[in-house]
Amino acid sequence: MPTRMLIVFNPAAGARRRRRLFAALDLMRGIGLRPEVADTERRGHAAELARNAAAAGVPIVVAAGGDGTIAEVADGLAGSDSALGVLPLGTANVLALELGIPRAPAHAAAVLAMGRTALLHPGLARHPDGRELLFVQMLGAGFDAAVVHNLSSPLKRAIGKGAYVLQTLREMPRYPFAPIRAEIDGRIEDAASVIVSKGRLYAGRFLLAPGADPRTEGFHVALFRDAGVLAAMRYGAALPLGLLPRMRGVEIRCAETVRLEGPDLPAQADGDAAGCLPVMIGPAPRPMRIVVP
Ligand SMILES: Nc1ncnc2c1ncn2[C@@H]1O[C@H](COP(=O)(O)OP(=O)(O)OP(=O)(O)O)[C@@H](O)[C@H]1O
Repeated sequence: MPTRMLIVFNPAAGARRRRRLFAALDLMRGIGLRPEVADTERRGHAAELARNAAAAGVPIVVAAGGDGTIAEVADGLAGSDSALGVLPLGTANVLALELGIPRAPAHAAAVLAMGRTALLHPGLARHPDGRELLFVQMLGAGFDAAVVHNLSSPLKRAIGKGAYVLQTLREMPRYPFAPIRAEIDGRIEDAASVIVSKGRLYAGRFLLAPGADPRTEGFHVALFRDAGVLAAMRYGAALPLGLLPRMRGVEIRCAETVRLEGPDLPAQADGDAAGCLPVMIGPAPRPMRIVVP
């Protein structure tokens, strides 16, 4: 059983999250673990806390939050020997669903206490100005990124996943649906929206890329060929039914590297705004270890 552990907790979503954190801590303390807890104070702080913990040799650093917090902690741990742990307290928790990490705090804590790890292969997005962004689940460009860019945090706190549905309906009439040029391992493709995915799932437990697995190298690239409000509505309706990967107008390609270009179009990574296109996507320099059931 590991002895040292830091839990990086994102308190931004309020009191309910902290209660869930306490439930996990109760279980850990009950079996003799004494994890330290550090609250994040701002966006980007989780990466700093994780980087310092890795430099101090803490063997497991836990992201207690959603996919955005996980991506930040993973970024802070990149290149170190510290393993990433996950306490799923977010809105969608896609990576936890992907890897079978339980949502119930006591169960997730038991997984962390066992300390079994697997290899995780994050992606790395590079902007032309040299900015780099690590992601663990997906990078989207186009319509879904516009939804993420314009989503209000208070609305997300108030109604959770419903905020994405509402924002999707708001974006439909105003999003320009300008074409995206995707260079997938050197081959050019055009699409209205693109999701470069490490995992099978999207927006919760919905199937996007059946063959993908964040524990393996490479990406699955979902190309949404059709532009416009009607197409966006068809894609939106197919997603919860699990029909998206097989639907007309959706194609999925395997890739090692992807370059996305488009006229000032937004990008999102692991559910948080990630600037605008162009962006170059490839593997992170080193895989990392993640605690799994
Ligand atoms: N103290 C803070 N105040 C404001 N924002 C923060 C703070 N700490 C972290 N954040 C930001 O909040 C963002 C979203 O948080 P997180 O991913 O944990 O939850 P979520 O978005 O509800 O979950 P999911 O990604 O699963 O939908 C993170 O990307 C992070 O940058």
